[in-house]
Amino acid sequence: MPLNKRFTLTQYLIQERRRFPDARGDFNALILDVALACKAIARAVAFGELGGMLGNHDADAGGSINVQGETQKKLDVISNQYFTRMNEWGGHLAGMASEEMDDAYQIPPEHPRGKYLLVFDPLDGSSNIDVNVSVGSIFSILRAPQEAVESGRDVVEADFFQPGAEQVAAGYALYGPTTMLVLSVGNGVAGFTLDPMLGEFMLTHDKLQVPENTQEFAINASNSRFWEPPVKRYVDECLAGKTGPRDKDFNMRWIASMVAEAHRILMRGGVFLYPRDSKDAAKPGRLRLLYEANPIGFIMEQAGGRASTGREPMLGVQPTSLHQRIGLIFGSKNEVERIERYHAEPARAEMHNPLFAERSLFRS
Ligand SMILES: O=P(O)(O)OC[C@H]1O[C@](O)(COP(=O)(O)O)[C@@H](O)[C@@H]1O
Ligand SMILES: [Mg+2]
Ligand SMILES: [Mg+2]
Repeated sequence: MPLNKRFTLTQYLIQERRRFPDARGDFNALILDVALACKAIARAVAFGELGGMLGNHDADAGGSINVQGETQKKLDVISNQYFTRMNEWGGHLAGMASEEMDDAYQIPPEHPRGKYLLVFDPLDGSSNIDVNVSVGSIFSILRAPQEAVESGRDVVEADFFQPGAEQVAAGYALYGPTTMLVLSVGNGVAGFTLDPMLGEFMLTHDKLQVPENTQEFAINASNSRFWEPPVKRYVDECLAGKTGPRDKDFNMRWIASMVAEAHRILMRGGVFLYPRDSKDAAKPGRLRLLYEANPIGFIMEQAGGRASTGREPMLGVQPTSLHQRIGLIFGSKNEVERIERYHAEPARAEMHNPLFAERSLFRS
């Protein structure tokens, strides 16, 4: 294989931080710790059954359920441990929060505390682990409140309740045919491919941009009877293709690993919907605001795409709980804006052309 000199993740970070002459290096060190956790998870994922990595978490044969009420996979638990262990000692963090931990995670007293908060979904797409389909990790970095940093107090949940626009950085790792790290430090989006021989993330995709238009959508259609009228209208129009008001045919995908869908959309455009629905009154959406919707929303917006609840920009939502769920729509800008317009015109959506409704696959 020809040796192709490229920027490593470290070199990229050093160059980015030159924009902040006062930076002390904590931020770069934190991102490198996160990247190390992702490399460790990539190895664990790659060993699969050979490493005894498949199946549900044992917890002394009783299994275990996370705060979401979901059965934890072995790899959910292992990935969470990699994230906490790689990041708790560096002195960059005031605390962490994760999909797999009920409460905020305190930096152990033997380690120094820092000024950032790390929030993560250690393994996204868990249902795909056992069938060898791409999974990933998603992370978001926030600033800890000044007073918490100065006093060195334990973090509390409310410290994490910051709108997505406040994120200092966000990204994801994708454990697919290649392992990639996609990162935004607030200055566009860059993609790094893990060189398995060197063990380094190399810059392979600089200044990523989501195409503004698309003919590809992703939604779990088995939930169609629970969708709200604007979502039904949008999907019906996509399905009608050339014969409907959109006047063009659409393609559909559903991987059930949001991180993999986000990556596809970043590479070639598209729109992803896991909208608010009426399936379970206690859950106003499937995905989680702090460690799924916000970081992916940040990446999308930094790449010229858009992320929304359908009713408001995702990055403007004020969080109220650590594991809050929310309807999430993201991807190609013009398509997300169209879906937002449909939400803003409920009356029209209800009216739904009757002839068209006759042909609707997903009519309620
Ligand atoms: O099974 P469904 O309802 O299609 O849900 C799939 C969604 O659930 C998720 O797997 C949720 O993430 P976790 O695996 O981290 O719980 C998303 O990645 C994916 O989009
Ligand atoms: Mg997830
Ligand atoms: Mg997860």
